[in-house]
Formats: sequence, C-alpha cells, structure tokens
Amino acid sequence: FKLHAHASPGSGNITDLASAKAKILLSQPQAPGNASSSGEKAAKEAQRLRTANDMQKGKDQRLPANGTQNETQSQEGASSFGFNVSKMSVSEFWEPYMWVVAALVAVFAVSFELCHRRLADVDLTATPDCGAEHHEHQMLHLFKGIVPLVRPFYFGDERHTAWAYLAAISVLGVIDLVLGLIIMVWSKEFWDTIEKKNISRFFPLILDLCLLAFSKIILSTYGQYIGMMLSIRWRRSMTQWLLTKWLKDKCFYALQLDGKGDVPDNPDQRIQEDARLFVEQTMSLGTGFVTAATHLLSRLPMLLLLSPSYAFGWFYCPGWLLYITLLYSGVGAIVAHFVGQKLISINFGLQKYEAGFRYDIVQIRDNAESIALYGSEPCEEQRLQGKFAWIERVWWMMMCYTKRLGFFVSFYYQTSSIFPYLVLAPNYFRGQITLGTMFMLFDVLWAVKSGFDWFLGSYSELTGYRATVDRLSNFTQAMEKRSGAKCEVKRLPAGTHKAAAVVSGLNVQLPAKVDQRQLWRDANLEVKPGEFVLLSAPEGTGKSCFFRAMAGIWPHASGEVYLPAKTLFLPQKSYIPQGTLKQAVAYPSCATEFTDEDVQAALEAVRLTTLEGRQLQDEANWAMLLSGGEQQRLAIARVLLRKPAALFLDEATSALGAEGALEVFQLLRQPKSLPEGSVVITVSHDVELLKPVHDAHYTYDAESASWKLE
Ligand SMILES: Nc1ncnc2c1ncn2[C@@H]1O[C@H](COP(=O)(O)OP(=O)(O)OP(=O)(O)O)[C@@H](O)[C@H]1O
Repeated sequence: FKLHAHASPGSGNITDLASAKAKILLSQPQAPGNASSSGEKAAKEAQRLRTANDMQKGKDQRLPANGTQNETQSQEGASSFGFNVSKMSVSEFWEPYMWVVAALVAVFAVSFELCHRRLADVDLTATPDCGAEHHEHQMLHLFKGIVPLVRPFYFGDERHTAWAYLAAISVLGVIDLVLGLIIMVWSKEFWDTIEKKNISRFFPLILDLCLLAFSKIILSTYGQYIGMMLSIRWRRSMTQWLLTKWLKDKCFYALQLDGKGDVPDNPDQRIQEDARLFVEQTMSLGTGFVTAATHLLSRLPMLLLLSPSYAFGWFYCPGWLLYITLLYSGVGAIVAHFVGQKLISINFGLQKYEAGFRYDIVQIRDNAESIALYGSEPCEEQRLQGKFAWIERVWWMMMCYTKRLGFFVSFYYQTSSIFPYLVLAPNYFRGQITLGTMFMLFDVLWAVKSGFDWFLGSYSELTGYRATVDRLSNFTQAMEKRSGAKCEVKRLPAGTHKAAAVVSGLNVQLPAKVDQRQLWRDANLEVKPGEFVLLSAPEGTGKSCFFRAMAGIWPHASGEVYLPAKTLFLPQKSYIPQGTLKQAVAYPSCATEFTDEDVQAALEAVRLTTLEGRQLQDEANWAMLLSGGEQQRLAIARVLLRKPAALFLDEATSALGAEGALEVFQLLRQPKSLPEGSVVITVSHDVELLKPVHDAHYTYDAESASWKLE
C-alpha cells in the first residue's frame, strides 16, 4: 500500500519496520549495569519480546492444531528439505558461496562485454553524426533555454488558465503532503497500539486509515486528471505558438532554402513530437522536482531538530546529518553527470535519425506513383534499411552509455540503502539516540536524501529532455533569425508608377552556402496596363528565381518591384490540398469566400470535363485523381475566382496541349475573366506557340544577365 511509503525508511513497508525493530531488540545483549536509560529501555523491551516469543512457542507446543498448525507444518517442511530457515545465517551458509557467485557474475560480465557487440548485426565501427546543431552539455547549462519555451503559455494570453491549473494541482499536492505527514503520525500510533495490544484503539485507527486512503485516492486521481487537462491546454498553446512562428513571414520556406549545415531539420517533428515531449517531460520532471523539494523542505526542520549533536558520536557538529547527506548526494549528482552527459547528444542524434527515417517513408507515400512506375521498390527498401541502420547504431551507443550510467546509479542506490544505518549506527551504539529516534531519523533522512537525489534519479530522463529542449530552442531561434532577415527587394507603394508592374535593378543570387552564382544583374522589366508579356530563357538561367524575388520570398535578392496589391503567382505544379472539391478550387482562399455558383462557373469555364457530375462537397485526394493538365486547368479556375490584377504564370500551361494552352490565354483575355487593365506575365519554353497570344516577348541576355526585349 503506497501510503506506507511515508511510514518507513528504505523499504517503505510498515511490517518491515516492525520486524526490523523486533529483530534489533531481540539481538540486544542484556543491558550492562551502567547502560544509559535508553539501553535499559531497549533491554527491557527485548526481554518482553523474548518472553512473548517464548510464550508463543509454548502456545504452539500446546496447540499444534488450529491456527498454528500450518506454521508448524511449514517449519517442518523447511526442515525436511535439509534446511532450517529460522536457523540460517549468512556467515555459515552463504559466505563460502558468495565468492563463487561474485566470480561467476564477473566472468559473465567480461565474456558478455567481449562478445555482445557481435549480436548487433550492424556495422558499429561507423560513428553516427549526431548533428551539427547546437546542444548544451555543461551541468550548469542543463536547464538553459527552458524559460523562453515556457513563457508563451505561462506569461502569454492564456496565463490565467495556466496559473489556475497550476494552482489547483499545487493545492492538491499540499493536501497530499499534509496527509502524508498525518499518515506518519498514524503509523507511529498504530504500532504503539499493536505493541500495547490495545484492541479498543485498533479499529478506530483502521477506520482513520480508510478515511485517509479514501481522501488520497480521490485527490491523486483528480490530481492526475487536472494534470492531463493542463497538459493538453499547454500543448495546444505551444503548437499554436510554433505554427504561427513557422508560417509567419514565409519562414517555413526560408528555412527550407538554407537546408544545409546547422539549420534545424524536420520542422514537422519539432512541432508535433518535440512540443508534445516538451510538455509531458516538463510536467513529469517538474512534478518530480516539486514533490522532492516539498518532501525535502517538510522533513528538513525535523532532520535538524532530531539530528544528534555529535557527528558519528564523535565530535560536536550540530546539523551534521544534513551536511553529510548533501555532500553524499552532491557527489553522486556530479559523478552521474560526468558518466552520463554523452547521452544528451546521443538522444539528440537519435531523435534526428528517427525523424529523418520517418520523413523518408513519407516521401515514398508522396511519390508512390513515380516509385511504382519506376519499379524502384528494391532501391527504396535498401535506402530505408540503410537509414534504419543509423538508428540502430545510435541506439547501440545509447545502450552503452545507459549501461555505464546504470552501473553508477545502481551502485549509488545500493550504497544509499545502507547510508542511514552507517551514519547513525555510531550514535546509537554510543547511546546518544534511542532506537525510536533512530527509526524516525531513518525515515526523515530517507525523505531528505530522496529530495537531494532527484537530479541523479532523473538524470536519464533529463538527458532526453535536454535534447528536446535543444531541438525546440534551435528551431525557435532559427525562425526568429529568419523573420528578422528581411528580403532586400523593396516593394514600391501603389501609385508610384503608371505601368501595371515594374521591376527595377533586380539582382538575384544563389544562397552563398550552396553556390556564389549571380543569376540576375540589374534586371529591369516594365509591363503596361492590360499587357500580356512572354518571358523565355534557357533552362536553369533563373526564371523561377526571378519570380520568387519579385514575390519577395527569395532572400538573396535586391532591387525594386512595383506590383498591384492583387497579384497571383501560379507555379508549374500547383498545390492542391486534400478535402472538398470546392476547397481545392477556392485555394488559396477559404471555401466559404465563394458561392457554389461561382466555383461551378469557374470549373465550367476551364472545361474540366472529368469533374462533371462531381459535387462541390465531394472529398478526395485531387492531386492524385487529376492528371497534370487537369491540375493546371484547376489552377486557372482559381485565377477566374480570385481575379488578380497581375498574374504570373511559371510554365503554368506546360502540361496542356497546344490547343489547351491557347484556349487558356483566350479565356484570360475575355473581358469578364480578369479585371480591366490586368497584366499577365508568362514564363514558357513554348515561344512559337505562345508568342502570338502575348503583346511583348523578352529573352535572356547572357552577357548582362538581364531581360532583353525581342
Ligand atoms: N533553393 C535553391 N537552392 C540552391 N539553388 C537553387 C535553388 N533553387 C534553384 N536553384 C538553382 O538556381 C538556378 C536557377 O533555377 P530556376 O529554377 O530559377 O531556373 P529556371 O530558369 O526556372 O529553370 P527551368 O526553365 O528549368 O524551370 C538553377 O541552377 C538551380 O539549380
């Protein structure tokens, strides 16, 4: 029963405490004449228990039947196997074998260490790259970066809700703590009652325990439930915060452009998994820390009050028990950090490889058709297995370091269990403390030490937490850096030019990390109202980058651009979200912005015959369902709905046949299709076909790296 954990040291079991107490009393020698009063008391207690024991034995002999029969039989049974358990002693029976057992264990450990890596079935000589991203290692920096991640929820718009939940959990925690203290007092009275055979007090005490247990059950269940409520609110707030940052100022695109080196990978994993892990781990570690701290604080005064004045019964040092506990736990924590700190980067690397592996699987799903047509399944399987092998390697690294940490933590806890006995035994044997005080001190010492040991006990979890905090911190910092770095292409305000669209002195480079090449140098372009302009250049010259720079999403560009407010850029392959047909056509606006009639009319105008008979509310993966040409027709339907004043088409009719492409331009030239004076700027390799349906044609001048009017 968990309640008993508060009542006894070490084992957390009331019966252990009683039996230990009885054993110590029985093993006491007769108190010498000059023994202290506590020694005499103990001797008397032992004598009383001995008598009770003898009486019980006599009773057993007189009454072999009834209740004691089974006990007698079981004792006989134990003897019949040649063992008399009650007479077994470590020195007589086990000591000779302990050396053998220890030697066998050592042989097992050495042989296991020598050969276990062969079972890995993967090449462990290759060292995994745990990422160039920054992650904290130093002990003092273990909690760095947590506050900026916690702040948006606890000090943002939802702060009242956040603190209300925290307050509720804290109140329940305090009540639980008080109940724990009451149970400590209860257990003392209970065992005194048992000892005095006070039957009249026994049942009221049992009733008290039932009431205490009832309160604890209710409080702990609701405490957990409110914790889960807080967890989902916090996660929602954090996800919202990360999504807003990521989508703001086209950050998601800018981060992808610099997709090399220390740029955070897999934003999907950071927003979904890392945010969830951060909330869960913060709550679990935070609860553990607060519990340890409150138990520590509640027991600390008792430790100082009960602590004997003489350290080890030898020299005067008030409060020495506290110092020695602090020293012991402090040394343990520092050693644990040095043994296990490598786990931080290993956890970091593992999360990185897991995310990469998942992304590769998603890529197969996204490119299912190509892979199926190529028949490249064996290649994909090999690639994925290769990726998984890296996960295995990092996992093996983690196993090795977890084993090292495990050795130390086991050693620490094994020695910890005898720590209270070792430090208090001298005082007890010198008669400076009574047995009762010693048992109470065990309890208090155990609680205080558990508080100090929170760091060491949670170290393994902390290394995973550190990796999560680093991944999220790097992600948020990278987003903040990107949103601060503005595109240097200046967008001129409305009314600056008589022309409908103007590009002046545009310079476009490739990212410095990738390539130093300058794609456009002082490029100019002027489009008069109502004009249709065709741009053509050999592939790879940078036409798409030119459009990106005009749209203000290419960060490595400078110059001036004048564009109407209502501008639409159509790439060769438009994104079609999964969902209703109406949403697919209305995109990038919301479906509710247009009437069904308007959407239907736009679909009819672009002659998407495949969709005839389909309801606008039908849901499907339209990108899979429609051919490349049909997808381009759907994109033109979007143009008819949005009616932009400037339309940029980057090979947006390339998948249509010659007839289809001409049909689209005829449609765009119709008076109702676009607002009056609208301009269309087309990038295409189909110069001969599209020249007649455009008013001007520009080609690429390789010498000046700019446009030249044909
Ligand atoms: N995100 C990027 N990072 C690095 N280099 C890029 C990036 N995007 C494009 N490039 C490079 O910039 C150059 C121009 O690319 P762009 O797509 O603008 O060419 P394009 O003229 O539109 O080609 P095409 O006619 O084949 O569509 C190419 O050499 C390409 O490799």
